[in-house]
Amino acid sequence: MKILTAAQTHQLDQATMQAQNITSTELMERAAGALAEWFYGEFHSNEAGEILVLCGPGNNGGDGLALARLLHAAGYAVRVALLPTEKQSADWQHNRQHLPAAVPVAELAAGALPAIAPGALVIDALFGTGLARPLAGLAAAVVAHLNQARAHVVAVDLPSGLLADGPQPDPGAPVVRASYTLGFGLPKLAFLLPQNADYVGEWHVLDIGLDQDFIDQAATPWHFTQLADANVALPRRGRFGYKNTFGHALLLAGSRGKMGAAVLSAGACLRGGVGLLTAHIPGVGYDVFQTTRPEAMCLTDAQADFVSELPDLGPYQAVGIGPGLGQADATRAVLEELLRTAKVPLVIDADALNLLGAHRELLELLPENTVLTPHIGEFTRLTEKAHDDYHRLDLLRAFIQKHRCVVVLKGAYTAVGAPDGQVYFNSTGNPGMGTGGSGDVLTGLVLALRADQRLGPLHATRLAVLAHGHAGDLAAAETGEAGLIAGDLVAHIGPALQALTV
Ligand SMILES: NC(=O)C1=CN([C@@H]2O[C@H](COP(=O)(O)OP(=O)(O)OC[C@H]3O[C@@H](n4cnc5c(N)ncnc54)[C@H](OP(=O)(O)O)[C@@H]3O)[C@@H](O)[C@H]2O)[C@@H](O)CC1
Ligand SMILES: Nc1ncnc2c1ncn2[C@@H]1O[C@H](COP(=O)(O)OP(=O)(O)O)[C@@H](O)[C@H]1O
Ligand SMILES: [K+]
Repeated sequence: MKILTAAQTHQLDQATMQAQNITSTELMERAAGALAEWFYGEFHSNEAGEILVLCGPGNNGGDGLALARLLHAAGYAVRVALLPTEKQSADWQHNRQHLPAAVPVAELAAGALPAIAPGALVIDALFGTGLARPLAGLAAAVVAHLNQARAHVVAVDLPSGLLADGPQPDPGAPVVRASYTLGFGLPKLAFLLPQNADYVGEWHVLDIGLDQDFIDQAATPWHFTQLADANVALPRRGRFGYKNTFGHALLLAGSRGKMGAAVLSAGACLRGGVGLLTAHIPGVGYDVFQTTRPEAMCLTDAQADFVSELPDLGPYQAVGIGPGLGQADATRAVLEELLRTAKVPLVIDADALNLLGAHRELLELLPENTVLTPHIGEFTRLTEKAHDDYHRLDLLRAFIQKHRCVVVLKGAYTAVGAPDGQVYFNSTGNPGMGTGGSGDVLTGLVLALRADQRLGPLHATRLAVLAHGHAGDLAAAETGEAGLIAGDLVAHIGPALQALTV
């Protein structure tokens, strides 16, 4: 699924009207109908109380007026408050005229803003994608008043005051803090960034039949990967496939006190469908590794406590390095030798990333299509401190294009960046995955899919990230988010991949 800018969204509306031969009023009616349907499912008219609909002067306000009419007709108690302005959009005027007289309408006025009880339901239809400048004056006062009220706010299209696709020009200007945001057709970049979480709340995208041809042709670097995405499915195994068909992976992981990382990562690699797995680990980990992962082969390093040797890479189709590795100087030398000699796909995580960050000259050695899996802290060590989430995305795109690699920037809505500069946000996963070892599991899973000769680098990585998050969602359904531990992710990789198999 693509993510478009506010400007492209306006073009998409126009293209939809043209392609389907409908008026903007009809499109707005569709939008309002979709909003109303969501309301019927979420809030029963007997329990919703009186709903206050705050309407701005443009089409966002037009949506609010149309929604007020539909909710009133469905038996909800509704009142409307209008932001006074000199001009209103044509569809706003149409929907103002068609609002039944039985719906109370007031004009917002400074010093006499409507009382909003704590817990009341308020629809924010002040501004959407047409926001042209930071909120000031009465509009800013209304938003500040709303934010103080501790109401349940449902934002239409965007929380008012928030830009769809870029940082706020005036960070001091108020933005509605919504409980829910209901967008149309496609997710917005703003929905996916941590800095906007308090404004956007829980978001949903409502289908209003926007023109697919326009979407297919629109140029954008931003994408959103969902479970149904055919581009990231796992191909079914051929009837005559055998272990060599699915690749032999090598995992360099573990150090004294961090052997669990190697065990978790190896477990994920095995559950990820690798044909054969060999782990190269420090001597201290031999017993625990062989006992907990009997399916994997095990090479032990000459050093007891950390990895200091690179084994012969001859037998392997992919190599992963990093989980629990430590940052000994001898380990840095192993990483450097790996980067200089490897002829197969590489997956680099955790301390191997920290070593790259501490020795930036090694970045020049990264083979094309190497997969790096940093969380934000590790990414900062590889690049620089971002001043906000949008800047971090700029840094991500610069990094992937410069180094021609795939970067998995981990977090909620993990961003997978490809060497051509395209970025794919992930839809699966939950905060229960914020638990030690979750990232080690992802490394093992990416490694398994990079060893699978049937998948290209981007396909393998996006699939691994999608399946990892889905495993987290399946696990959390059993354990709850707080109770989820990384081993539960390993246990659910099988069903997660099965759900993604075509
Ligand atoms: N087109 C369609 O058919 C569909 C569109 N849809 C809906 O349309 C929405 C976009 O509508 P839109 O383009 O009219 O923009 P909108 O967000 O209402 O704001 C524009 C108004 O606000 C004003 N204004 C801006 N900034 C301001 C500020 N800081 N402070 C004060 N005023 C400010 C601006 O005035 P101006 O800048 O001209 O002075 C103008 O009057 C979209 O989010 C979705 O909800 C859906 O129905 C699907 C079908
Ligand atoms: N709120 C969240 N929503 C979705 N996924 C999350 C969330 N928090 C963490 N994760 C996922 O959990 C993993 C955590 O990885 P990482 O920070 O490297 O953990 P560790 O170093 O403990 O293994 C990442 O894949 C990340 O995307
Ligand atoms: K809004």
